[in-house]
Amino acid sequence: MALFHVRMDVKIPHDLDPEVRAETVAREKAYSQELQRSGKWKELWRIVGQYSNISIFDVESADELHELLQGLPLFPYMDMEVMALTRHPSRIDD
Ligand SMILES: O=C(O)C[C@H]1C=CC(=O)O1
Repeated sequence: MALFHVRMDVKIPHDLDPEVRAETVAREKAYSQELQRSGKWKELWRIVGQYSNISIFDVESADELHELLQGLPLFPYMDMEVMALTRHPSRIDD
């Protein structure tokens, strides 16, 4: 198991065809909801006031995360920042 904190900033070009935009956003939603159901996309939060999200992924490896992120329909239109997480030694839960 490997946990990753990911920030995604969505930057869809203003001149993208509205139909392509709507279809891509719909595919993105379906893809993300499938990964949420699988347990791999554990958290998904909107950053207030921005077309950005903060996500937590629970995957086998950085390679798996890379594959999942590259598969996002909006991947060509996003900037991403990825941070690998490890357990804090002061945590009290198991
Ligand atoms: O809207 C976003 O933040 C981008 C992306 C993440 C999940 C989803 O459905 O779209």
